[in-house]
Amino acid sequence: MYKAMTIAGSDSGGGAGIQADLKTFQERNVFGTSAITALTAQNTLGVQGVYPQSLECVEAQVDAVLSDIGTDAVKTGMLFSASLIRLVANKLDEYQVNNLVIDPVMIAKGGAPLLQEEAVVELRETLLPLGKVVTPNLPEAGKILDGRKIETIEEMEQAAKDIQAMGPEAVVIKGGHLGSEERSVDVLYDGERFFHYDSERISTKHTHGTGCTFSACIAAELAKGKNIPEAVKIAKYYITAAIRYSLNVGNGIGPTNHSAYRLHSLSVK
Ligand SMILES: Nc1ncnc2c1ncn2[C@@H]1O[C@H](COP(=O)(O)OP(=O)(O)O)[C@@H](O)[C@H]1O
Ligand SMILES: Cc1ncc(COP(=O)(O)O)c(N)n1
Repeated sequence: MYKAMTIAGSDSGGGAGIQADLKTFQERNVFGTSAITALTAQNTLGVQGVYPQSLECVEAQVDAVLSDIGTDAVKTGMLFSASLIRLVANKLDEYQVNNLVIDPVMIAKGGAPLLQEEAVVELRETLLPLGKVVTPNLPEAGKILDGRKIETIEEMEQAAKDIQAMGPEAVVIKGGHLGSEERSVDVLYDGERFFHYDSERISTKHTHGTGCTFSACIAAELAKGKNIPEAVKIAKYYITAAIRYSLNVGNGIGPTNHSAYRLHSLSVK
């Protein structure tokens, strides 16, 4: 059984964070483990509270999992503070994790901050160089690049190249926030080539947890031995199905449907 670990925040509403990651791991047939960096009181309407865990607590969870079960890949999500980023980077180094997917989570869809402003420098300098794949959305890529505006596919390509130069092996810039185009395009740069992953843009407000789900799927596929372009291709297919059949639960922005591709007999190659 291949294994994947998520180091991220808990979303009590079940659509994003650790909950989305573990559902994705299960659906992609890898054994999922977790270390929770912060609890959030959260639902489809927004984030009502953020409760970061102590460094000691997060370290104990990572040690418990990696000293016994081990893992074939790790994804990181909400890390909240510079000190948690430093701790996680040290642990990933200590256990020589090489299939690392970094989702540089910064702000929840409703606008609540999930990363402290001053931690962006730590993210850029300490964590990004360890990544196999980094998956920023447009605002996150802009923040990593000191406030740059990214509004076209060409600007996404340049941003991917510039973030890749900060040390990770590959970067996928996600295009979910790209204007009102008819397509939703993600751009991967692997240090040599660009790849475009194109899907129809689905008209729905229920997109809570899309980024978490996408990066967890990439981690699951890397854990199984897929290469980076293949893993991203599968993740794009998986998230598109999950958004197409997203769930109208709660009164706000509902979650994606992690079983969509299976329940609707779509196949992920
Ligand atoms: N309305 C949509 N229709 C189709 N795909 C979408 C839509 N919104 C987002 N996606 C896809 O979902 C994934 C996550 O993208 P994005 O929303 O940019 O990330 P985040 O959740 O981190 O803000 C990407 O693969 C993106 O192309
Ligand atoms: C605990 C936690 N982690 C991450 C997100 C981001 O969600 P999204 O994938 O929609 O950007 C979230 N809302 N809550």
